[in-house]
Amino acid sequence: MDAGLLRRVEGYIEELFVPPDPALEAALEESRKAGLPEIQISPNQGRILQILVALAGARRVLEIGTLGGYSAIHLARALPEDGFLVSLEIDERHAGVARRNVERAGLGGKVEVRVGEARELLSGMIRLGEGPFDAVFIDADKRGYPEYLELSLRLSRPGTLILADNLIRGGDVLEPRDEAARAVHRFNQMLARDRRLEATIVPILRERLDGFSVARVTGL
Ligand SMILES: C[S@@+](CC[C@H](N)C(=O)[O-])C[C@H]1O[C@@H](n2cnc3c(N)ncnc32)[C@H](O)[C@@H]1O
Repeated sequence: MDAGLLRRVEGYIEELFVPPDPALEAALEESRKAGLPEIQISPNQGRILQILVALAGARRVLEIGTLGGYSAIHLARALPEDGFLVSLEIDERHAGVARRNVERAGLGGKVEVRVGEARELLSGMIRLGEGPFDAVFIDADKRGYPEYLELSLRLSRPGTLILADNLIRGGDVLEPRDEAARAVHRFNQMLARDRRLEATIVPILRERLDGFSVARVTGL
């Protein structure tokens, strides 16, 4: 596919649907200044997540992979007054930047960033009986995706919305050659075959073609 055309179409969508947003722009700027990798979701994808989480009527949201809090701001904005987001991040420095960005966006009261290895944090949450969450966004290390899905299901209820990013990887999942692509392909197969889920992948335009899941827990 023509990469120039992809970028122009993404620009067209952003120009129409993504208004200037000082809090989000400041979050990106602060993340950049702090030297965080620029691997957050795109502005348009943020908008899609925000609309989906609001449509789901979610009050309790779980995110796996915070980075500088760019997606967390979108997710938290979709919440009602008494809603909350728990976001898991392995890197203390990323978590610090995220907390400041979320605070500046006026969402500090709704977002808790927890630092640690997602597997361990999720297992601890299951042990403590936390949840169920109404929506989950998976966006951490790709090799962990299959396990994050299993653990997320244990923190879900029928009706929970499960979103996950980077599921197409420029087409790498068609013939997976590295561990990340293999894990994501396995994750996609789980999504497709697990009887507890009704799911699909929405292809999305980026620097390269990618996709994210929209899945609904149908039964547990
Ligand atoms: C793609 S970035 C998240 C982007 C963020 N969701 C956004 O769009 O603004 C992935 C994040 O997951 C974190 N991460 C990687 N492996 C992890 C793990 N095992 N447990 C928790 N967080 C992890 C990374 O440090 C990084 O900040």
